[in-house]
Amino acid sequence: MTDRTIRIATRKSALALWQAEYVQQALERAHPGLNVELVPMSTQGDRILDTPLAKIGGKGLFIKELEVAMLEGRADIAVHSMKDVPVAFPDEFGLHAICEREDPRDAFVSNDFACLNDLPAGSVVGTSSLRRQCQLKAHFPELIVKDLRGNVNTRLAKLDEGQYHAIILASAGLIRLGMADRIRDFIAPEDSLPAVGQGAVGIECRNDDSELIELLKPLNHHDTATRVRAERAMNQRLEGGCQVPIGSFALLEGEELWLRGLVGEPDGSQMLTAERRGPRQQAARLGVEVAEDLLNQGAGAILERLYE
Ligand SMILES: NCc1[nH]cc(CCC(=O)O)c1CC(=O)O
Repeated sequence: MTDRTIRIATRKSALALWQAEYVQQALERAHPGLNVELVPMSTQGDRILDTPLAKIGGKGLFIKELEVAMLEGRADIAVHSMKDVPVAFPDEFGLHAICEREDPRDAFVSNDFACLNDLPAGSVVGTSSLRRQCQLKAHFPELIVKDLRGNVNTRLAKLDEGQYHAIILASAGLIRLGMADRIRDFIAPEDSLPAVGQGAVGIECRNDDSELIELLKPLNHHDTATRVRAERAMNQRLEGGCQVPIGSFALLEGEELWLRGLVGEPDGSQMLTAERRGPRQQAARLGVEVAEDLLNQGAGAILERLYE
């Protein structure tokens, strides 16, 4: 078994490479003697940088080419930020390990201000996520939200050039890239409910590769997997597609799982929230219940308007 080489298909962004190397090291630690190599590739999502993601096909763009590489036998596994993995999954593939979650909160990054509350009216805040935009506009209507694309380094450069007074990024990305010192404030989930799976790294491979699936098992972090299962079940019930203002965030308190969900209008004019607590064994059911609560409040109409 250990004379096999495991090839990890990865995007070439700094964060993707960090995550792929993290999985490479974890696999080598779990299976001494196993050889693990990276296969870096650029995807359509990485190449088209000048168009808002929602307009060009959304999250799936970052993943399809990695799956093609696995189908063609050029790679064995793909490593993803769980946040970027659509809930609808091709039949040939499965997520066979979810690694321990990094800080899931959104980060407030600014050179001049300490937190959202300190921003004067009219300040320009950069984010490309409709989820962050919706919550910012709902909680801080006096701020101006401006689109912000690119990988983490590009976004920070745009802030430093003065195009924004502050930007919102995922804490996890900054921490993993050694830039935790750029985080001025961790935004509380009450102010910015994180995205489904934010901060968690997942490992995808073909469902017919049972030897590989066995090798991935020690990399699975059960608490993280449980939380992400609840969050993704909510998204699936909502049929939450690529770029929609949906937040979903689960916490474990002992054996009890606490799931909060949010669906809103991108302009912040509506923001629906729901939450449930229950035993961790019912993670998926909690997700469905929170989704149905949101649908009963009118989430369906909001989402349908967005998909039009
Ligand atoms: N949407 C892009 C993306 N996908 C994953 C991360 C890093 C954090 C994570 O692993 O969830 C980011 C950057 C960001 O949102 O600021």
